[in-house]
Amino acid sequence: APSLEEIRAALATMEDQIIHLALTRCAAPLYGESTASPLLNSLSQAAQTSPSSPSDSSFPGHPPFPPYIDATPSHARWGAAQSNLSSQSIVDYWYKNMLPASSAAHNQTGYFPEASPALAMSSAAFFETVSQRIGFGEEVAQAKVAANHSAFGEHIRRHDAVAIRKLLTDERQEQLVKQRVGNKTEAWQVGAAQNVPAAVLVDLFASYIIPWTTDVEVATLLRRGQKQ
Ligand SMILES: O=C(O)C(=O)C[C@]1(C(=O)O)C=C[C@@H](O)C=C1
Repeated sequence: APSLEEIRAALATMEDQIIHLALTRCAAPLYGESTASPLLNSLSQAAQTSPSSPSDSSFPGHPPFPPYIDATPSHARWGAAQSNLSSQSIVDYWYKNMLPASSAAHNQTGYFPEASPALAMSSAAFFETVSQRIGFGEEVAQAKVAANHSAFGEHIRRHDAVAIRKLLTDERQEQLVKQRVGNKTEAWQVGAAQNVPAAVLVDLFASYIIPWTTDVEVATLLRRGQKQ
C-alpha cells in the first residue's frame, strides 16, 4: 500500500491540475457563444425542434455531477462530525463566485450552463479533478491507520466519528496546502492580468476540498468499523 507521503504527492499533482483548470476556465467567458453549426441549426429547424439547453431530467439515470460533487452542501449530508463547510454548493460557488464577471444567474436546474461545448468541457474537467482529489481521502485514511493502528483502533470500533476526525486532522499539513495553493495561483495566472485572486483558490481548498477530503477519510474509517 502506498505511504502517506506518496499519497500526498498524488494529492499535490491533482492540486496542480485543479489550479490550472480553474485558471484556464476563468480566463474564458462565463457562458461563451454557442458553437452549434449553421447546418445543425437548419436541421433542427427542419425538424421543428429548437436547440435548447437540457435539464438534468433529460438524462435519466445520469448523476448530475461526478461523485462528491453535487448541488447539496456536504454539511447537509453529515451529522455531528461534519466539517465546517461553506453553505453554498461547490457548483454554485464555481459559476457564481469563481468564474468572474458573472452577471447572469446560474440556472440551478441546468446541467452545464455554458453555451460553448469547449467551455462546458473545461468546467466538467474541473469538477472531475476536484472529485478525484476528494475521493483520495480513502487512500489517505487507509495509510494513516496503517501507520498508527493502535490510536485509531478503538475509535474505529466505537464508530466515534468526532474522535476519528480529530485524529485524522493535521493542521500543519492544511496550512502547507493552503500556502502552496496561494503561491501557485499567483505564479500561474493565465495572461498578464491577474484574473483570479489567490485568496479565491485558497478558499476553494479551505472551504470545500480539504473539509470534503476529510469527510471521505472519516466515512472510510466508519465503514471499516462496520466490517469488523
Ligand atoms: O494530508 C493529510 O494528512 C490529509 O489528511 C489530507 C488533507 C487535505 O485535504 O489536504 C485533509 C485533512 C488534513 O487535515 C490535512 C490535509
